[in-house]
Amino acid sequence: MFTSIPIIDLSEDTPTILAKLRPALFNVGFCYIKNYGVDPGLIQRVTELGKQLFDLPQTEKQRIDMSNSPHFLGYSRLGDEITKNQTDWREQMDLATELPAPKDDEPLYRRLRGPNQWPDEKLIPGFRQAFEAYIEQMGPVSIHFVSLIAQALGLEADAFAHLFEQHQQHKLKVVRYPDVDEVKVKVEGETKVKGGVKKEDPVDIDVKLEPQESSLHADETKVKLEDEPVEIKQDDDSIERKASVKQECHAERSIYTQGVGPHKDSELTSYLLQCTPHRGLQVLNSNNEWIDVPPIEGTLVVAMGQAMEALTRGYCVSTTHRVLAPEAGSGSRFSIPFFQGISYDANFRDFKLPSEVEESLKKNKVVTEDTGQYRHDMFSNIGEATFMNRIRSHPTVAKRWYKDVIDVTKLDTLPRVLSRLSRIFAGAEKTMMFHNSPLPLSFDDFARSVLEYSHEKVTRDDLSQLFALWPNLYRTEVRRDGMLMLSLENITSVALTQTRDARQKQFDDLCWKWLRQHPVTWSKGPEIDQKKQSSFTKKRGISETAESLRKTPVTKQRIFKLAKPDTKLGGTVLERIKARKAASAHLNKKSEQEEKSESQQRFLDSNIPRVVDVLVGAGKGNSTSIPMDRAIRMVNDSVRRNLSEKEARAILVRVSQVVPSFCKLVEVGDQAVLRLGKKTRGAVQAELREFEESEHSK
Ligand SMILES: O=C(O)CCC(=O)C(=O)O
Ligand SMILES: [Fe+2]
Repeated sequence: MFTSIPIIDLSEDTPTILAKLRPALFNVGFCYIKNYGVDPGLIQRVTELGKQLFDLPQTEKQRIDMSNSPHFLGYSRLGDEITKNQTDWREQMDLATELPAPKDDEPLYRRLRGPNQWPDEKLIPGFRQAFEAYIEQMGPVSIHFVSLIAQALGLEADAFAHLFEQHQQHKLKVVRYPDVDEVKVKVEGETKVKGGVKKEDPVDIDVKLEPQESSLHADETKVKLEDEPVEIKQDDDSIERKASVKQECHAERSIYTQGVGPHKDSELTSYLLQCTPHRGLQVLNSNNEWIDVPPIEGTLVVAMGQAMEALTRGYCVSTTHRVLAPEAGSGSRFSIPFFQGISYDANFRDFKLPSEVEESLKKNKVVTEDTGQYRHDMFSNIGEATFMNRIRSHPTVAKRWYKDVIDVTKLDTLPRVLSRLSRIFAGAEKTMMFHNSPLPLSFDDFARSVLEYSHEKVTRDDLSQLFALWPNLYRTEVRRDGMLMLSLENITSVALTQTRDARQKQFDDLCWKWLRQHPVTWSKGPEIDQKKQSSFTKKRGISETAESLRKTPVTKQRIFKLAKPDTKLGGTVLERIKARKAASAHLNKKSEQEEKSESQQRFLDSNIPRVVDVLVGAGKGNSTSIPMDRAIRMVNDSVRRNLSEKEARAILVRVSQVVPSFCKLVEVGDQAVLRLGKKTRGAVQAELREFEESEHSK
């Protein structure tokens, strides 16, 4: 667990650098770099011009608002970022390597590339030139740095080179964080004039406070800022529950002080230039403590993004960080983060790590599942994933530029459903391989194994949906005893190993195809829709034309309803129909586990009246406390069985829920005690009856 951020001097010799880099990558996910080779004069210039940008009149900044750009580039107003009703107090400008807009027939995700919106040269002379030069110099710095990462991992220096394209788009933001006083004046000032008295306030707070998804940088995924406690995976695989980030933020600070909420960057690596001496940037360590990353003259702060974590299967950690708004009266904090780009057509699946690294990962590290769009996702293509992510986080751009192809209001749930199915699919494939299918497998065994491999609990409904997406996925069969069997007929495990990636890719394609056609997510659309679909179809080698896809739309209902296992049993048509029916009946049956917990509940409920009766007798109408061991003996006497302590306690818990005014389970010191209230037998029985009636009427 780290408590400070290491500094790496890039002018040192490579072995020294690598020795410092390894622990920084593995344990921290952050480091400072110095002597990274960008002209200090240029750094001075971007710092000055970056600050001046925000002094431009609001109308000029609004002229280059991000919503004007189909490429998600441009200015975002103060407070435009909101995550679960919590506002990030920063205004910013998204810039990228200047590239021409793609042609109309290129895949949609290429629209992420395109020209910047520059502020008026007359108002801020030299801005464009300086930032273009900075991006141009930072590109090679980032590519050199990942070559060091490659070497630190024991790979060839150019191991990541295939991820970059000739005209690689890198991104950058210029950010201003106003201090707490300024935010308060803006928010409270606006609140006072609400009601339409004053219209020309420079900041449109009504828009700002609308709850919407975060519009963080390009591909960042924000940590949830919900009220639930945060679950943190520990090294020993246990889950630690901490106070929610929101609770924590609120406890520590007021709502005006979130510069940017906790998040991970999503690209390969990012390079942050802190332009003012403010404290603000903080990184979360595994002890759930926020560690300050103060500005250090002549350095950049490097963060590992989620793409890097996914590629290196967790060797390089992508660490949660946040920025606190500057303290009241301390003025604005400025920063310029640079986000290294990678080719949108890159595919992560082929990336190999040295076997020693894989081994050490197995031994030393629990790889988190939280690598956003890159890991286990349904998209094998980074561009598609990034595009969908951008669409989700910038609804204003989506509504303006992509409303003919995408129903932005529905974007959230569906990709998540498919992404989960994709994980289940990956688990299922490993299961089949492990079980050396054609060996048949019961559904319960299958589900257990998928859970182990994918951490997803697979239900019969999920399986139905897999079959709906891919009807011939596995051979399914119902045995005489009603057990559902799955197998991969005629495919040996060796063949399966060879084709597993291809099968995953095929499954991803099916998901993506389905998502595109899905009327909820993708509007049926006029002309333009067909054009896009056909270019996608061509690109991804899907044989159906847009027209035929359109004729057979797969609706959500269809996927949930029509899903049927493919029994392929041979025999007469009638026999096959019967087998199919049996298979789908089986799919709808409750699992062993569900049955078990229901019967357990029935057992508990059936014994409640007897236990209550005995307890009423023991209390004799007075309030009294009964130690737990005696209470357990009483339960056993009343049900005339020798229950385990756990079962007896479960009955007592249930009793305390059914007649709460009479019976409570409390802790006295470290002893559990049953506390009985002063109640007559009649009153307790009336409460019991009331409960039973309410249960029946459910
Ligand atoms: O401004 C900063 O110091 C950090 C910004 C950041 O983390 C981001 O934009 O991703
Ligand atoms: Fe960040």
